[in-house]
Amino acid sequence: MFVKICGLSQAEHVATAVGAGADAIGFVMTRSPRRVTPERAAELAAEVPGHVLTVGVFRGEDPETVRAAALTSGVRAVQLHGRHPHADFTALKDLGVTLIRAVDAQADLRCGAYDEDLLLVDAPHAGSGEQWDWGAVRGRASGRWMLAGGLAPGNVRAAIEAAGPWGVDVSSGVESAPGVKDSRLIEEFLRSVRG
Ligand SMILES: O=C(O)c1ccccc1N[C@@H]1O[C@H](COP(=O)(O)O)[C@@H](O)[C@H]1O
Repeated sequence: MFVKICGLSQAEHVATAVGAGADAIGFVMTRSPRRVTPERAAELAAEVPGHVLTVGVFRGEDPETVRAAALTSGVRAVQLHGRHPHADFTALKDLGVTLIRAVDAQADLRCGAYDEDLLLVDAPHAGSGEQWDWGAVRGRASGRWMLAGGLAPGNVRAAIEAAGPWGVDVSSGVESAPGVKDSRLIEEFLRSVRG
């Protein structure tokens, strides 16, 4: 099971997530309590070993803004929230990074439908920690898709059983307060997923 830990802003938490076995680490570069600048994301990404995917998270920005932030930060993937048209993914193909289309359960849930490499199925309000009916997408989402939205150490096993995703993604559920990551919860989340 692929695991992404998102919304990191401190080197200590990056090291914890990598040490605990995360497959991907997200840096939010859009309006959020977890926002980091592309320059700060570059500093943090420099600490991440090559086998862990670094992801820049965006919501509603145009492709050129995403491109500039991705190049400055050096992330190896971009995650686009906010009903982007197919053309935005096409416009970013030449960046050579992993493209992640982030949607809610009402969208087209076939990974690759917009030429993206990974699909993320999230709550309607991304990054809110809001839980939703994870089981509603079982059998509808297909390909390499991650489940997100209100996941936490105590519910992630049940969410995986309900939805059957390829991977999981968490932000609020490994925080002690909005935007404040907690190393103990990051480790507990990875233990819960991996057993
Ligand atoms: O984390 C944010 O603040 C954020 C802001 C804008 C777009 C996406 C954001 N986060 C993404 O939301 C999901 C799940 O979050 P949560 O675990 O429910 O808090 C995750 O993919 C984050 O990358």
